[in-house]
Amino acid sequence: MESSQFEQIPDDTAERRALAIKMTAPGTALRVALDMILAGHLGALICVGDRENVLAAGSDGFALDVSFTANRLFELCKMDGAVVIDKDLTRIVRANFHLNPDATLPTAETGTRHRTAARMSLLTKSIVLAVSSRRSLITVYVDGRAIQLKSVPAIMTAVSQLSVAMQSTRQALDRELLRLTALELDNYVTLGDVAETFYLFEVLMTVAEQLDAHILELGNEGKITAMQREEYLGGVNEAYNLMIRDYAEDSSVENARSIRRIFHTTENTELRSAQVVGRILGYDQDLPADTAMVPLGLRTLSRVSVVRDDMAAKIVDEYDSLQELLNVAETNPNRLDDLGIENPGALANALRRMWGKSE
Ligand SMILES: Nc1ncnc2c1ncn2[C@@H]1O[C@H](COP(=O)(O)OP(=O)(O)OP(=O)(O)O)[C@@H](O)[C@H]1O
Repeated sequence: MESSQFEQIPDDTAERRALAIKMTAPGTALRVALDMILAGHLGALICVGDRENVLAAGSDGFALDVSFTANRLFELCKMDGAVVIDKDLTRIVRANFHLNPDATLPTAETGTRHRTAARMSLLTKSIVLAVSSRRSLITVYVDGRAIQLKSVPAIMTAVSQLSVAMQSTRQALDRELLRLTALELDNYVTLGDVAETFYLFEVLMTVAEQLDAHILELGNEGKITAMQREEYLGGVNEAYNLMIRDYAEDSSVENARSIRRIFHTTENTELRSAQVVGRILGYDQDLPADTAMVPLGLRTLSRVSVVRDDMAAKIVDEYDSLQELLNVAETNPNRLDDLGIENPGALANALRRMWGKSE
């Protein structure tokens, strides 16, 4: 039974919010009950978890100790008052319960049911659900904050818009990366080109994050969307990290990690500015967009199948830039032998092919 997934009500608010979304996602027994309550034009006030504190904040009602099922919860919500369920959603412990949280706890809600729900979530670690009979809405309260649950069709509308956005951003990024590879091989990259590519990486990450939030809301119904999301992100993480190392002042893995964090917290539109991207990459002066940039070549080398990960770093250490490596591959491929590359001929040919030169 699915209830074993919900063993703990976490202390951390963000984790509790995520758990609240997960336990009320379409397909869960709790959501089935909530949808039955909505369909029956009933209201409800339900507290899940932190049982001791919830029971201490109210009085009266019926003490129960019955196993939790969607039907039972639906039936009990026909009565006035609140229903109390234990933290792992296995037992219903109280029904028709009158809650009496501290009335000075702040809430912007209107209506006694929703004000009580918001206050109970401030007073306790319980996940509190309120179903409005008048407005046909399900609201989840965690730490005083309300989260409105959306219907599957409403979530799917947002999901399909985000999927389209993610697909077109991925296509634009792939085109930009191809263009960048060609520019790198011709030694013709500018800071403006680099900024545009980082901008597209971040737009893709932002859309992926928004899609993630909906996948959580969709529960079991979100599996296909999750698979689609993975597909749109295929290979992107690695290319992003390598590209940062290619162009950062300090190309270490740790520095690339911290640059990526800064890119992520910077407004996406700001990343279209070459100056902003130049500063984040560690360059002192405000460089203009047409500044020539010389990549290490890690990203491009990672696309050559004969180059293993550790070998790409070794090649870059030896040759400093992709351009130098290309010159050697073109004029003196035997020198690649000295690096211990198992198949220097294949590497030289692959680079020549990428460069648009015949073998
Ligand atoms: N303190 C409370 N403890 C338990 N149940 C409560 C409490 N306050 C309200 N309720 C429940 O909510 C029901 C509706 O109350 P009220 O109409 O004032 O709330 P509301 O927020 O306007 O809800 P709705 O949008 O469903 O009308 C009550 O009949 C009762 O069952």
